[in-house]
Amino acid sequence: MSIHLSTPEDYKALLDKFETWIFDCDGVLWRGDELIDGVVEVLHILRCLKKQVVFVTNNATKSRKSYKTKFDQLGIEAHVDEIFGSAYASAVYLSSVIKLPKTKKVYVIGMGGLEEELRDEGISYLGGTNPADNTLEPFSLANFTLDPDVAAVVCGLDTQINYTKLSKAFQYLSRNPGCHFIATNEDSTYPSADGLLPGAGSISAPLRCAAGRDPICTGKPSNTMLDCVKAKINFDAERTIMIGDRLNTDILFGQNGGLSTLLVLTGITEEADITGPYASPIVPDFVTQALGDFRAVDKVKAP
Ligand SMILES: C[C@H](OP(=O)(O)O)C(=O)O
Ligand SMILES: [Mg+2]
Repeated sequence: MSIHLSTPEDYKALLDKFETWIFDCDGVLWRGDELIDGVVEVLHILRCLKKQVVFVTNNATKSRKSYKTKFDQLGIEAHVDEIFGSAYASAVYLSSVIKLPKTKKVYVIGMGGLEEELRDEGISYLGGTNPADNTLEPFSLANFTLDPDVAAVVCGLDTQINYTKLSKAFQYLSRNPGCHFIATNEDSTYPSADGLLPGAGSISAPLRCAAGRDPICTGKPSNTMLDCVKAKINFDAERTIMIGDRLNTDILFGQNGGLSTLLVLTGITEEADITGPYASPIVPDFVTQALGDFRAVDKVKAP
């Protein structure tokens, strides 16, 4: 059963209990490019209390460096080595887990941030933002030549998705059974400033269907993402809390990693998803409406 935070003392108790605060981004800190109320103040409180702060996002459209720019533009203090995105997790998975040979390439369905993380890990790629792939011209298999060096297909959120990219990725997956199939994340939707839009999971779905197989997911809730964090940051799981807006990624990610979990209702999950007859089996430890609620600690009466 979740504990619904409500009094200033409730919020103060969590601040006292946890040393490391891992934040999801979309739906917790912002929706699209719109900052959520109270986020800057609460993160400032955590910084003043010398808490360890980490950001973990499934959004693969941006690299860690370009996320740093977004944090700066929104006035949120963040350092590149505190930011972990699923684009970074996918690049590390290819380089350090699969140990993709440098002679091999990746076919990318995704955007600039994913390409940047692959480049930073020394991984060659095709597709992605290449103009030849970003076309609405009919795809002709007769004019397509398979690149024999492509050993993996990586699929992330791609707002320029088209039939050519799906067809090329399908060729690599279907004509080479050994070709790795990696999804940066499987979020079915993501919360833009004006409402829900299809997420990365809805971009890889046609490939799953056509290729008849499921990808390895490197983003939340997979442990690959937490392994990337652990490789860079030391923290005590007992004193760490994961704050997210989606049950089947953020909260499950925290539970898989042995962390405490706090659900906020400013993104994907609604009250009806956690109470009543159709409540999800994924039950967060704590629930609050918004991260900004932690401003209530200012009202805690001195002992
Ligand atoms: C929703 C997700 O981002 P996150 O909530 O993990 O920051 C995504 O953009 O697919
Ligand atoms: Mg989110």
